[in-house]
Amino acid sequence: MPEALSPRAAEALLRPTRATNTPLNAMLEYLHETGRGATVVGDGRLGVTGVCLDSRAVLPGDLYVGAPGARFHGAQFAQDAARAGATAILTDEEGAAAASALGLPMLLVDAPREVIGEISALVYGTDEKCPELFGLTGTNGKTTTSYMIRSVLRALGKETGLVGTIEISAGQTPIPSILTTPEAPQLHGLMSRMRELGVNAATMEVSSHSLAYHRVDGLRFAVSGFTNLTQDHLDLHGSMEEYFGIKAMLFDLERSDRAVVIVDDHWGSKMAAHATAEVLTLSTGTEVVEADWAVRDVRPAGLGHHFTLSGPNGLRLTAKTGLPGDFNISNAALAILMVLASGVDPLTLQQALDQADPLTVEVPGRMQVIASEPAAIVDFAHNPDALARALSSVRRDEEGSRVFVVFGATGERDATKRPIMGAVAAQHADVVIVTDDDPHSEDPAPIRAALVAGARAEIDAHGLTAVVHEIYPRAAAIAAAVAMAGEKDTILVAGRGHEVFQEVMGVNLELDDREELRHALRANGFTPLGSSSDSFEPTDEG
Ligand SMILES: CC(=O)N[C@H]1[C@@H](OP(=O)(O)OP(=O)(O)OC[C@H]2O[C@@H](n3ccc(=O)[nH]c3=O)[C@H](O)[C@@H]2O)O[C@H](CO)[C@@H](O)[C@@H]1O[C@H](C)C(=O)N[C@@H](C)C(=O)N[C@H](CCC(=O)O)C(=O)O
Ligand SMILES: Nc1ncnc2c1ncn2[C@@H]1O[C@H](COP(=O)(O)OP(=O)(O)OP(=O)(O)O)[C@@H](O)[C@H]1O
Repeated sequence: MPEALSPRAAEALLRPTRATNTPLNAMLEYLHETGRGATVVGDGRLGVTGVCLDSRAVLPGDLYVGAPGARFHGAQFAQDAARAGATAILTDEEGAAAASALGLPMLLVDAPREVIGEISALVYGTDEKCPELFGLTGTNGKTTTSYMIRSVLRALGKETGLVGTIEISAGQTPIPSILTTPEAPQLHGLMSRMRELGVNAATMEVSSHSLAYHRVDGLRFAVSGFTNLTQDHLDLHGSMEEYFGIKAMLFDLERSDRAVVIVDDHWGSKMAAHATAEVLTLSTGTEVVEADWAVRDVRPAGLGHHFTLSGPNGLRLTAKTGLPGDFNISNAALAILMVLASGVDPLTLQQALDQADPLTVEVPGRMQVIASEPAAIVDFAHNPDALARALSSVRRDEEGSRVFVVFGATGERDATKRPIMGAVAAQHADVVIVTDDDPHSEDPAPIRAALVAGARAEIDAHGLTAVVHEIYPRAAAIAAAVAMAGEKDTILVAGRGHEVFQEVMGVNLELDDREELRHALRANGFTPLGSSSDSFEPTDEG
C-alpha cells in the first residue's frame, strides 16, 4: 500500500502558495458589519495566513478553529495547534476557557462553524475571486455528473478543477480526497490554489453532510444541479423531509445564482418550487412531466445512448453518452444543461458535444466500461436499489446474450441488505457469482452464505433460471466470470468501483476490480478497451 500523506502534507496541497496576512481585527469588523456578535481577546492587529479546523493539519501562521463537535470540543487541541505554529484561535466561550492559558490572541463567536466559511473567504481572498463553480447534490449521480461537466468544460477550452468523492484535481494536479466535500477552510484554500493555477471553472460534489456542517459556506455557485433523492443518510438527517431540507439549502439564491433541477420524481418538483435561485427544470424519464427541458428521442448506441434535449422556443441539443445505464442519460442531460445555464452559447455547446464526445467520459468505477465484447463493466452499486438499476440497464436485446454479476456485501455494515441483494442478483442476472466485498473484520463466509441464500430463495420462489456460484477470493470470481462468458455476454462487477484496497481482518489487500477484469479478459483472448479502436472507448479524463 503506498504511504498515505501526513495530514499536514495533505493540507499543504489545499493551500495557495502565496499567502496574505489577514488581521483578526479585519475579521471582527466583517462580523460586526454583517450583524454577528464577536470579540477579540489579545492583540487583534495580529494577522493569520491560513485557517485550519484540525490541530493535526495546522500549518505555521494559521488561525486554529476550535469548534465543538460530536465527540470533542476542538479547543482541547489548541495546545497541539499552537505547537504546530497556529498564531491565533477562533472559538466560542467554552473553548476560550480551555485555550486562554496559551496566551494566543482569540476571536470569540457563538458558533465557530457558522462563520468559518466566510472567515476563510476573507483570509484566502475567495470572497472576491474564485473559479466559476458548478455544484452537484442529490443521493446518486453526483460523481458521474461532475466528471461529465468537467469533460464538457474541457471541451470548451476551460482550465478545470474538480472536488469529489474519488479525487480532487486542480488543473493537472491530483490531490487525495478524504471527504466528498472537504471542510470550509480547505475548500477556500483550494479555490485560491486553483486560481493560482489558472483554473477558471470547477465542479464540486456538495454532500448533505457538507451543507449540514457549513462546509460550503462562503462559496457562491454559478450553477447548482439536483440529481435525485432516495433513501440514504437518515442516520444524520432523521427523515426524508429533513434530508430534503438540507439539500434544498444549496438552491437558495444566497448560495447559487442558477439551478438545474431534475423533476422526474416529487422530490425534484418540490426542490424546483422551493429554490430561490433562478431555476431550469429538466425531465429525463419516459413519463411526461412539465419541465423547461426534456430528454427526447433516446436511441441505444452501443452500450450507451443518443438523445435529444428539447427546450423552450424550439431550442434543441443532440448528444451521446457511451456510459451504460438509463440513469447516465439523466446525468448527461443534467451536465449539458448546467453548462448551458452558465451562459455558454447553445451553438458553441453543440459544437463541443459533436466534436469531442465529452459525455463518453471515464468516471472511475462508475459504470466504467472495461471491454465491449464481452461487455465488461465495473460499477459502485453496493445496495439493493443501485444493484437492480445497474443490472437492469446492462441487459442487451441480442439473442443468446447473458448477464453475469460478480458481487459481495460489505462486512460490519447493514446485514439485512445481504439476502435482498442476493435476490436482486437472481432476478436480473443469468449467472450470479457471489464473492467477497470488504469484509472488514467480519468472517466473509457467512456474508457470502447470506447472499447465496437470498439468491436461491428468490430462484425457488419464482422459478427463475439464474445459476448461482460462490467463488472467492474476488479476483478468482472475476476470472471465473470472464472464463464462462462469450462475446455477446455482459459482465457487471459491482460494489467496489474505484476502490483499490480490500480490507480483510484489518489488512488492506491491493485489489482493483478494473485491473483484475482487464487481466482476465486478456488471459481469455478478449481485448479490453484502450487496446482496440472500439467506438465506445471512453475519452481520457484520467
Ligand atoms: C458527521 C460528520 O460529518 N462529522 C465531521 C465533523 O465531526 P465533528 O464536528 O463531530 O468533530 P469531532 O470529531 O467531535 O471533533 C471536534 C473538532 O476537533 C478537531 N480535532 C479532533 C481531534 C484532534 O486530534 N484534533 C482536532 O483538531 C476536529 O477536527 C473537529 O473540528 O467534523 C470533522 C472534522 O472535519 C469530520 O472529520 C467529521 O467527519 C467524519 C469523519 C465523517 O465521516 N463524515 C462523513 C460522514 C461525511 O461527511 N461524509 C460526506 C459524504 C456522505 C455521502 O454522500 O456518502 C462527505 O462529504 O464526505
Ligand atoms: N442518476 C442516477 N440515478 C440513480 N443511480 C445512479 C445515478 N447515477 C449513478 N447511479 C448509480 O449510483 C452509483 C454511484 O454513482 P455516483 O458515484 O455518480 O453517485 P454519487 O451521488 O456521487 O454517490 P457516491 O457519493 O456514493 O459516490 C453508480 O455506481 C450507479 O450504480
